[in-house]
Amino acid sequence: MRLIIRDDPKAVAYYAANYVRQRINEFKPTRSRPFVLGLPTGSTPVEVYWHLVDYYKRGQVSFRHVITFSMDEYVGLPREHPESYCAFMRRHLYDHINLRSENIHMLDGNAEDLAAECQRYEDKIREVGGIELFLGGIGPDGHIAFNEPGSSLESVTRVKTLAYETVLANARFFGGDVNKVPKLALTVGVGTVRAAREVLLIITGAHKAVALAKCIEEGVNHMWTVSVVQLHPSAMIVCDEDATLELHVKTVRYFKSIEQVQEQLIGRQHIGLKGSISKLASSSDHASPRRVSASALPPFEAASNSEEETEDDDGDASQSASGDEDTADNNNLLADSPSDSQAARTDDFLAPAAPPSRRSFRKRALSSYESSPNPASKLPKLSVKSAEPNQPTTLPPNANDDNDDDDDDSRSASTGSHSYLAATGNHHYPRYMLPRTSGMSTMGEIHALGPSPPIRSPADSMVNLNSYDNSSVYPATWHEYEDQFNYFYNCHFIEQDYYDYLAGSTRRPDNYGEEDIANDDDNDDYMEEPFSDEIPNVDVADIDVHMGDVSVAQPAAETELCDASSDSSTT
Ligand SMILES: N[C@@H]1[C@@H](O)[C@H](O)[C@@H](COP(=O)(O)O)O[C@@H]1O
Repeated sequence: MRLIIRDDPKAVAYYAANYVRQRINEFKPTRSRPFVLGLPTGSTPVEVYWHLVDYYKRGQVSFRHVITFSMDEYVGLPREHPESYCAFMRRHLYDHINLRSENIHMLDGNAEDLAAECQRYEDKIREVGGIELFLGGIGPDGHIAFNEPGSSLESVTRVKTLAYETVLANARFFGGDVNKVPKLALTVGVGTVRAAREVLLIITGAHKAVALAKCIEEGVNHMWTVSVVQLHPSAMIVCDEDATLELHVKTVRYFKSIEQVQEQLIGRQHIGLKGSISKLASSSDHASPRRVSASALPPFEAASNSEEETEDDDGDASQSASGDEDTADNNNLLADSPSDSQAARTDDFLAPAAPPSRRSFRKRALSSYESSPNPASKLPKLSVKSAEPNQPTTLPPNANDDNDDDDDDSRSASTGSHSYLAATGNHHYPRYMLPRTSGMSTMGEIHALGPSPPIRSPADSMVNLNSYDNSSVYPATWHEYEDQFNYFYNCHFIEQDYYDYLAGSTRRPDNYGEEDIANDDDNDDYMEEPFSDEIPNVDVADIDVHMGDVSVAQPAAETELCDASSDSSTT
């Protein structure tokens, strides 16, 4: 399985759309040998479709010999209803490209005989030779198409009863009213997806982080039907940073390193579109001077350069894409760079974006938080106390001990009239997303909060226990779930800044980072970033890429010019 991690949903959509375009072009479909494409609905693929429409309008791809199969459809919802998947697909894709109407296949959720309709669909897929590429999304419960938890991993197209979580998630398309969401759907089966020759999944957002972790780091399980891709010989997941929040740090680093190591060892000209490797790079591959882009830097160390390098990347990237004869696309359809700045890097999967530094990631999270229409202050269920700077605050020893098991529910450290959430037993949220006052525990006592904090009030990340009602934090609606999730998520980042801020006003133990933090699994993140605002200055010429036994020094010529980009693969 390949896992491609990109900064945000925009970059994910761009990567996926580009991939689909190039697969179609590489396939060179004809009437007698059409390209058969499975397609999802949901909000995640919308931008992918916009790109595909754009490519079509620019003459960069043709759907004339493409056959499509939509994944699913609600039962009983009129086709013309704006939220029917039929209307969705027409609105976002089918009405804007040159697909022949006879090549468009959608399930009929109003068929008289639903079972017969499902059988017809399976027969049709078989008749056209099977699905070449199945593009898919997932629900927060890890369902693929509408294959809810518990679906057979061998299932084929059939009627499914939707899980409550799915109904809740999809209520956003029905004015937030769960009662308006159909409770039954027709869906291709897990087995139908598996039978496709290739599966490409797009997964974005922190609310899908658990599902992604289940899919990648745990076993194949019918409760997380997306995990079946582990059994697929040609599966790729493209996700954003938010979706990786529940993955182990080492998992994320490994998959990111694949792209970089392959770039160094193999070179993109030897990597096929689907990740196949023809041979290793030879010295002649580096004959012409190449500029090293930020993507060649090891994860997290690009911090100091990332901002300055973006401009260079943009400038040169399109040049290199258009000048590269070895790209998978022989039809000269790659050259145009898209209009927005993210996409302007050039074809993303040929020139992957630099992994973001934690610092820039945090900065982005903070700024998106600040501009969010649902800032924490508007949350109905949790009250946030304002700061009382300069007030000495002493927490009892271990009150915030992050090494604790969380089962010791909601121990609080009382400070005057305030009880701050010191540890919590609220398992509804991943522990590291809860407001962390834990930065203090490693230092024992906190002597002063100091003057006004840099970003926002330190106590913004502390929840007042006086009004903390455990029962009320369970979200009643999907929107509320998202609000709360974002709130906790952002607190995590806010607290990191507070962490930095504290460093200036408290004494750091000499052994800081060696004992307390090093023993705390959950603190991997912080071990990497000790109390320092200094960003390491990385000299690209000195970078070695290390992976297992492999250690490859950057060839000298590489430091001068050129993009570094490749697809990554692992099976
Ligand atoms: N049946 C669809 C799925 O095919 C889709 O993957 C999922 C995710 O939707 P979104 O992309 O909006 O999160 O929504 C629905 O449940």
